[in-house]
Amino acid sequence: MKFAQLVVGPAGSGKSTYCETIKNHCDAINRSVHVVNLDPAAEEFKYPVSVDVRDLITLDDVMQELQLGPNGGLLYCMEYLEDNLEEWLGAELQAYGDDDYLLFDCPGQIELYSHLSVFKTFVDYLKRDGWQICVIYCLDSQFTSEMPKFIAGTLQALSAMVQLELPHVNVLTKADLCKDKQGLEGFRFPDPMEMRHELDKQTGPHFRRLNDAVVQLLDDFAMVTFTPLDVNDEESIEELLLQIDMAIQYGEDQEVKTQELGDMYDPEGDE
Ligand SMILES: Nc1nc2c(ncn2[C@@H]2O[C@H](COP(=O)(O)OP(=O)(O)OP(=O)(O)O)[C@@H](O)[C@H]2O)c(=O)[nH]1
Ligand SMILES: [Mg+2]
Repeated sequence: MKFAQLVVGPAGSGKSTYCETIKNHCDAINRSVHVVNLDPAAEEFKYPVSVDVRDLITLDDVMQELQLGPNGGLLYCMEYLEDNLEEWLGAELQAYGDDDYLLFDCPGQIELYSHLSVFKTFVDYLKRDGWQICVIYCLDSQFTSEMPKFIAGTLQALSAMVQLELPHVNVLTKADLCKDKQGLEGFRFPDPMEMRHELDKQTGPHFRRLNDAVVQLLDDFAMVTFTPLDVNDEESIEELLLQIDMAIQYGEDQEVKTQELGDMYDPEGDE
């Protein structure tokens, strides 16, 4: 079995820093992890890049040659990657086999994870190729400072979850910048009643029914759980990595882990 984390989330949410953090942590504990850059617009990295989409195509070249803006250019790059999945990425990934563990550092355009086909195609390809994948959805902790903002971020995470149909871990990044550490902990299992109350306080009365419906939706999907990550705190990194390892059944004690994953979330379950 081969293992991978697909690190996604809005622009600037801390995806590349997350990859750097996990890579450094794993190096320190002698655990082998490789990072794949899937962002054709990336400029520099603070971690060694094992496979780089910029060897296939770069945003700069596309913008120059096709006279496209940054967003159109990025979408062109990703469609180009989609068309060359087997030929290019497949060949690059040949170097990895049993028990290898990859982190895919992805671009920050959220439409890639909600309604465009490239990541769906990519994920289906990886699954067929024998990879166990977990989506890591990075959301800036600052999103928790206002409930409407948090809900918007959560709905984006939900659309990625529905589109990609994979084990999914939401991460509140940049916890070191957050003054209210205790408050952040409260987002691990937010109380739907409290979310609705906060939303109602910050929106006009004519939003009540919508607020109700949105919170109900999030509650039904049982996925409004967020794990804070403080990159300066080894314990925080360790705990998050363990949660992800359990979600993709990485490790020796497979039986116990399957049991715990089943308890967490079953996308094909009845509820
Ligand atoms: N203090 C602090 N800053 C962070 C953390 N994570 C990211 N940042 C900062 O936030 C900015 C964006 O971080 P990146 O890791 O590049 O975010 P990204 O999601 O990869 O961004 P794009 O690839 O452009 O979408 C940078 O200035 C980082 O230094 C964190 O955990 N703590
Ligand atoms: Mg990045």
